[in-house]
Amino acid sequence: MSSGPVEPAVQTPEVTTAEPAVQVRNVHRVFSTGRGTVTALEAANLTVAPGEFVSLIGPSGCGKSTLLRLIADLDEPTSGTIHVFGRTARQARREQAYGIAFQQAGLLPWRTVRANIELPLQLHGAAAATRRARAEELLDMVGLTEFADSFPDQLSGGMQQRVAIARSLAESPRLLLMDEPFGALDEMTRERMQNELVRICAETGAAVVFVTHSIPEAVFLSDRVFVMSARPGRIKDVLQMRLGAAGERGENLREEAAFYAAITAVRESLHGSEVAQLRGVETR
Ligand SMILES: Nc1ncnc2c1ncn2[C@@H]1O[C@H](COP(=O)(O)OP(=O)(O)OP(=O)(O)O)[C@@H](O)[C@H]1O
Repeated sequence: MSSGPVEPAVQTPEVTTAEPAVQVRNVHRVFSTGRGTVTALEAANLTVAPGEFVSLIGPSGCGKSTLLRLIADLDEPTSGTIHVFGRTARQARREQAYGIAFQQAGLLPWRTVRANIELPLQLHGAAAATRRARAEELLDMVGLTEFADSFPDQLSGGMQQRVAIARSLAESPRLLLMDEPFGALDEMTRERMQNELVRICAETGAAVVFVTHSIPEAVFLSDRVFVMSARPGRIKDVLQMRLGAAGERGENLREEAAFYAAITAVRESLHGSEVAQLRGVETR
């Protein structure tokens, strides 16, 4: 594992033929409030390669959701540019270049599980048979085939979250934007969902930008972890996880020394000298 410096404000073009899944360049977001202004993001730079899994982690209010919302074109930067597969964030949203899953599953309670999963395809005019076939595939992928005709309130929180993930994958996006999708789940369900997400990513090759408060979650899922600092929100560190390809990352990883070492690295980056000092005290 290596901890790199914050990506420079102006990045040199990458030597790659594939367009980055996400490219955020020197993005600032300043909100005006009744009591003045809040700089939610300062000089954010982030490049996500196709198929790469990137987590954003940092203290409450450091701008994680703001950054995700900007990428999703649910908000606009005060300055700086954002591209998704080479398109502006606006074009990418129009072209539905990504799937979104946020903390609240956001399912429609009056539609069955199957109908919820089919919704994006229906909205874009896919034929009934095509929708049905895709929904079957996704239900199988998230292990909910036997609940296809249930309604969301008949499912547990974890199952609802799996439906939301299946829905976000309905149009086979090459990019998933996820804001604490497992935040409301109990620890066991959460770990199971993480295992499933890793498997799904390996199967579909989707790139992911994932917001979380959980260090082990970020470490388990990610190729790189972006550590943010509060006030004003900045990306202060980019940590490369080297814990194997998504397809090879299984339950056993959680017991491995490399996993704990990566957790410590992220902790130290998050807490800075405070933890380093504490560790110093402990060892003396
Ligand atoms: N619409 C808004 N108007 C004013 N201030 C806002 C708005 N949205 C976010 N902020 C402020 O911007 C900062 C970053 O908020 P954001 O929700 O991105 O943080 P976060 O890192 O996702 O926090 P959390 O981990 O608690 O979800 C906060 O200080 C927040 O109060």
